[in-house]
Amino acid sequence: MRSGHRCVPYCSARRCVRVRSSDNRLDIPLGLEHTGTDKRHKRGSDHDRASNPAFCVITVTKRRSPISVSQPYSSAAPSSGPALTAASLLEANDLCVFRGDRLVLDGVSLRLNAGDAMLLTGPNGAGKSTLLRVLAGLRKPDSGALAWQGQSIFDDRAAHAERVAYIGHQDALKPGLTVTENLHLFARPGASMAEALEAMDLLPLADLPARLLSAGQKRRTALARVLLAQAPLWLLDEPSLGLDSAAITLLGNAMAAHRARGGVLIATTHVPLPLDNSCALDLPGATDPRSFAAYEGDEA
Ligand SMILES: Nc1ncnc2c1ncn2[C@@H]1O[C@H](COP(=O)(O)OP(=O)(O)OP(=O)(O)O)[C@@H](O)[C@H]1O
Repeated sequence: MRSGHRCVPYCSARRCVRVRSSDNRLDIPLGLEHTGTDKRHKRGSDHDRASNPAFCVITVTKRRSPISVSQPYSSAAPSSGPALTAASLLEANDLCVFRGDRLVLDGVSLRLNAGDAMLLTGPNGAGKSTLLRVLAGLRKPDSGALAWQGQSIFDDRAAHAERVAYIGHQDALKPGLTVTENLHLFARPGASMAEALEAMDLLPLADLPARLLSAGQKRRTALARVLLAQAPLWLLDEPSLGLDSAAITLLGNAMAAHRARGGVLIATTHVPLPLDNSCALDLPGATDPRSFAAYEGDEA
């Protein structure tokens, strides 16, 4: 049975997450403000930053003291710029998330501007999907702040849902509906069904019930749904799952077009994705063996 209180590790083991950018376009693309008791390890060393400005080291330290909930992010000054052009569209600060009794995300921070892309990597169970769900507003972090253009997303979750296009591991299609009917459920005003179908090479399959699609065809349909959402923030959990090489090229084109329009995207992946000028956040895997009890009581 899960204990009633969050079990905070007292281990002082330090885990490092390396963050890199393939070019210098991002100004400190990602960072981690460690707010635990050990202040010595904050972002990268001076040497790291001086020797390579596009590369910083962020440090994740297991905490020795209980995590306190941060001040609401909305206290920051809201951006007055137009949507998709203001700096730091998406900003996460010191996010911590427990799954069961395990601290899966410990002090993750990131900052993405219009046109930026981030690859989220790490071993199975590292917390990539968990982080995406938090960024999508589907799960509240146990502590930390998350803001869009300086405004906490938790001030207005409905507004955040409007700006997010999220796909998880499941394609979540209604099997009895055709491809087009499935897509209509998510199309926002102004979105072009024909363009979305064409972008994912779905025109020949448009009238086929989803239950007859192959795994890769279902994934392409789920990606077309992302296009139709007309959302500035794409959160893609292993978007290339099941795709053949032609479809991966289409995915690359779609992601590039989204960024060219000023959109932001974060994708988890275990394989290389066609994504130029992206930064990467490599989450460390778990090192602590757990009993089954540590998983209980957390089904979100
Ligand atoms: N419903 C749940 N209840 C408790 N723990 C969970 C639950 N779902 C996931 N976890 C745990 O949370 C941790 C992070 O899972 P998550 O799915 O975020 O990892 P991931 O990095 O996306 O993994 P993968 O590469 O396999 O997709 C794992 O250790 C997992 O055991």
